[in-house]
Amino acid sequence: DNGAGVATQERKAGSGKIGDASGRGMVDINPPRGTRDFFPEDKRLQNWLFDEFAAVSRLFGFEQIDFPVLESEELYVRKAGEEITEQLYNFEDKGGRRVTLRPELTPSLARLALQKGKGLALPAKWFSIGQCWRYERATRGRRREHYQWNMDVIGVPGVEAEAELLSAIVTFFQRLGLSSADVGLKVSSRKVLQAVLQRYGVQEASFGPVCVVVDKMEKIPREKVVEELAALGVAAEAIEGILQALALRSVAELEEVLGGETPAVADLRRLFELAAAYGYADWLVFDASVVRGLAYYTGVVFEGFDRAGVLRAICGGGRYDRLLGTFGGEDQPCAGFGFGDAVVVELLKDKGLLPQLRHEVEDLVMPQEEGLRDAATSVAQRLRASGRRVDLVLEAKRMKWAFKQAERCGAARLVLVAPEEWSRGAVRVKDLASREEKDVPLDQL
Ligand SMILES: OCc1cccc(Br)n1
Repeated sequence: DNGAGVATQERKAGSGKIGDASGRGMVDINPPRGTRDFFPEDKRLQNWLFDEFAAVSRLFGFEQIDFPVLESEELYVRKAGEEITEQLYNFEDKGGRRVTLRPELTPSLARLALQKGKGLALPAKWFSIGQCWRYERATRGRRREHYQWNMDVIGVPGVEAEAELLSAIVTFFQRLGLSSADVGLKVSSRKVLQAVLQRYGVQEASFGPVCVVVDKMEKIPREKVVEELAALGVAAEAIEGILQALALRSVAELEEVLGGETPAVADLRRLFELAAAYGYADWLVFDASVVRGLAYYTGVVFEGFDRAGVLRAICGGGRYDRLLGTFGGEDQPCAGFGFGDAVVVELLKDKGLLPQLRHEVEDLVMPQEEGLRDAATSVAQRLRASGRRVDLVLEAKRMKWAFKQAERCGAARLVLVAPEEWSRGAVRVKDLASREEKDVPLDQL
């Protein structure tokens, strides 16, 4: 799975090499390992998806930000054993700086918030769409890049921020034709784990690394999880307590075990109330085993999943109230999510919900003879000035070719600049749907 838009047929890795006139040797025409090319049909799908990302972000009053794909490596040195920081696409640049292709967007957002400092009007509601990278060992043959949509709220300590972000995700799914029967959102809070670790006296510094290990629960054998928790210095009874907490099946059970006034319980109760007010409660599923794999989450965490249970997580996010502080700045309460461009496309394909996106123009313009090329260019410009997309034929072609090209570019009309009509200030226009053909004066085009 090269993860490209489904319009992309699997391109055989083949040699993909072409001869090189200078005899320099062969040039590999395939994209670098783990990366994708987007041919027009692929890019139409990607643009459609990104336009939906941006449309939902704007519907919720979020503003777009952006930042370099290249970042200082220090932004991602978190020593919590996260896969994402162990697979940095990092290198030393020619100035001796340790840099990396970003593996995620949130630390860059944190940089921008810290640059603004007290000048940042709160709450800030920002969104971004950008390519993220990882260096997977070639053996696993997985993708090394994907595009992520992020929405983040800075400066709101209450779960109202998470409720708004979840509503944006639900709105996105609904716009694409997906319902709560197709996808759901698992919700929990890391404050559950925090309460358990405090109960067993596990030191604060282990919180991030413990979460990273627990996040692997569904992916590696339970014994391995126990082993890795023990290796972090977590006592056996604390490990037991953690595993029991992760198995709790409702907020009510959580309340029984942790007590009603526990922050985790209060947060989740309020979140489910808000979900009902928004009208998306049927999309939410409490799942205590959800912790997500990023070390910096501190509260509510959530992830989108396909109810058929076939695909990997569609999106994920949560509260991260300490990230800005870890960069040496003043902390701000933050919550956000990341939404990748690959899994959702696989889901849409499975559900038959991929849009049919064709290359289209309004007009194909062609001079009937080369002596009328200048005239044809003025006709094309007139049509473009009126907002019509024009494919102008750039070489001497026969009508047979023109009709074929009109099909390829999805033209609605073929506009022929011919001598007799042109002498009367008109052009010949063929409506390619009705096949009707007529002379049209220039000022009525
Ligand atoms: O979400 C993990 C991740 C990060 C960067 C690139 C890719 Br593909 N996947």
